[in-house]
Amino acid sequence: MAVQKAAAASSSGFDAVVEHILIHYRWAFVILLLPISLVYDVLLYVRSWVVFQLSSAPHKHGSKVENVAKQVRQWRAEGARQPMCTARPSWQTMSFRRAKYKKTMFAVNVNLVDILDLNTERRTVRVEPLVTMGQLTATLDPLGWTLPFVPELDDLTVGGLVMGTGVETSSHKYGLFQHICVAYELVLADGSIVQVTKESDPDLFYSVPWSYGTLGFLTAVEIKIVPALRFVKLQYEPVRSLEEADTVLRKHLDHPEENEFIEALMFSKDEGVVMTGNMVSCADWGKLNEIGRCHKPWFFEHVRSFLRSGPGFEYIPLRDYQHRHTRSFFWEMKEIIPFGNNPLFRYLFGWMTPPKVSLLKLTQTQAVKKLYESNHIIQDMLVPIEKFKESVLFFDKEVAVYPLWLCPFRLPSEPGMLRVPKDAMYLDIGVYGVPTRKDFDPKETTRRIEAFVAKAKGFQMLYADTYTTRDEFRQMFDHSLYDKMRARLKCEKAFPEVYDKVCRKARD
Ligand SMILES: Cc1cc2nc3c(=O)[nH]c(=O)nc-3n(C[C@H](O)[C@H](O)[C@H](O)COP(=O)(O)OP(=O)(O)OC[C@H]3O[C@@H](n4cnc5c(N)ncnc54)[C@H](O)[C@@H]3O)c2cc1C
Ligand SMILES: NC(=O)C1=CN([C@@H]2O[C@H](COP(=O)(O)OP(=O)(O)OC[C@H]3O[C@@H](n4cnc5c(N)ncnc54)[C@H](OP(=O)(O)O)[C@@H]3O)[C@@H](O)[C@H]2O)C=CC1
Ligand SMILES: CC(C)=CCC[C@@H](C)[C@H]1CC[C@@]2(C)C3=C(CC[C@]12C)[C@@]1(C)CC[C@H](O)C(C)(C)[C@@H]1CC3
Repeated sequence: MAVQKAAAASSSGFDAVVEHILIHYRWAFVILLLPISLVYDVLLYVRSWVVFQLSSAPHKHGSKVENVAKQVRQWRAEGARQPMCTARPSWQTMSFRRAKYKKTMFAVNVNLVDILDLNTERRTVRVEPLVTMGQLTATLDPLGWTLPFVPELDDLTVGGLVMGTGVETSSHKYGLFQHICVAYELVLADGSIVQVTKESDPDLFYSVPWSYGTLGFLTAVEIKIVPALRFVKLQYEPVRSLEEADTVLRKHLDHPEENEFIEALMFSKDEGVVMTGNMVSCADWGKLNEIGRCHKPWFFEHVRSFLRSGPGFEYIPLRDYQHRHTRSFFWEMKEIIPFGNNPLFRYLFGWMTPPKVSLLKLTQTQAVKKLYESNHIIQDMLVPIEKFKESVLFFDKEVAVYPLWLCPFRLPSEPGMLRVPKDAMYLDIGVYGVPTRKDFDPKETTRRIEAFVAKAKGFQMLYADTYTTRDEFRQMFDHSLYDKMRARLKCEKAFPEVYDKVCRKARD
């Protein structure tokens, strides 16, 4: 609030009024966007349907990849003047900031949107990089298959999740998104097309994840699949102290095979709900909760209700579970449509929600951007599980934003950016919202959090802002294999370094 007032005071007259309207009545614009979003979704759906009916996707893949290679060769022929990046505009992506480099670099169109092949014998699905999570679950789940885990926002793309990273509530068993990928197809800086597996070229295979498109263009990915059952039986265990949260989480993590899904939300530093679940094929109808239905309460609010009602369990349709945080963008929607969880709104307009993130980004005004910059934090920090309590207390001292998202994941000791000496259990702590500590300063606070995470031998997810310096960044992420690959693949002129794509200065 204080920052909103300060922001308003700094502008004069008319600007201040417009700013006030845009900040306080953004919901009115967002509601206007809802039908537009719906039309956009329908068009995408019809396009996918036509492609599927014609069965033309796998057939055309080769020529589409050749077209990417042709653009790279053209870049070389023109003298390789600026580095290259994908032509996907920033407003279409899921990261919060807009990349400045998109305006200056040589843009390569990687327009690959199709699911290519489902191989149930090998238990893999081969997809192009712009395939989204929503598209994959819509295709696989009805066929009785699914990804080992599904990063929950519909519009996340396979390319972004491989080149960045992905984590979800089965990650304590399967690791990060890179760990469920078995093969990559890439177009390299010399215009060649390569198929890479752990066996064929381990150096390249392990350096692709977290490389943010700075080693080559991804054109296909083969991902593991697992059999899907119809429902998830989810247990909710309220905890009344940090100590108890730690004990309950560890109890479950000591037997990782017992639960397919483990997730926790902390609603304050002393109160939270731990959720554990497994896929099942039958549900007790009296206990079925179709949380994906548009009139249902936002998932995090539903979870909060178990603090009042005590432990419980229910059955949730698999796809509803996989996309449980989509409708409320975790809890970010309450900042966008404050009354979005009101039953009246849900029954009247819920069927049009959520608005498309890409449309929200496209129509985001300077005033809203300024507000998010000065009075909002969006960070995911990956810390060793042993640092759980210490980290929650640290975040509480610095920002006190709740709910906090807690998602444990297994981090195998493998070459690459996230090199750890031995296999370890980590925890993703997601902090999304308005800081309630008075001395919050976006840069200084984030820098303190980054230093804390680095000291804890943790990692920062890079879709949000990083304020680390180049040296700090290189200390957090092991660049030895990456540097070797950049030299081998002659990337120096072709692509910037990861740091130059993700650092705060590279983004508007
Ligand atoms: C066998 C098969 C093969 C196919 N092959 C291809 C192919 O090769 N290439 C291709 O492009 N298409 C293919 N399709 C078509 C493709 O599955 C769909 O057209 C496309 O996935 C539509 O996805 P959607 O998520 O937008 O649609 P919908 O399922 O209609 O969903 C609409 C929106 O609501 C979200 N949503 C749905 N349910 C929930 C829920 N419970 N909770 C939260 N959000 C939810 C969705 O994620 C999506 O954003 C194939 C389909 C089948 C059956
Ligand atoms: N549950 C989870 O795990 C969640 C994860 N996220 C994060 O969101 C991001 C994904 O968002 P999304 O919109 O899908 O991806 P983006 O378009 O934001 O892409 C992320 C990076 O990957 C690069 N990239 C993407 N596709 C290709 C390709 N085909 N070839 C080469 N480079 C490519 C992009 O390069 P370029 O800049 O050149 O376009 C960019 O640097 C990830 O960073 C992920 O960590 C967000 C929410 C939830
Ligand atoms: C690893 C995990 C689970 C990450 C979850 C991250 C989400 C909370 C992020 C991803 C995309 C994200 C940054 C986004 C936003 C909020 C936080 C999101 C949903 C919003 C909707 C906030 C409002 C903004 O005006 C704008 C619309 C630009 C963004 C879009 C992306």
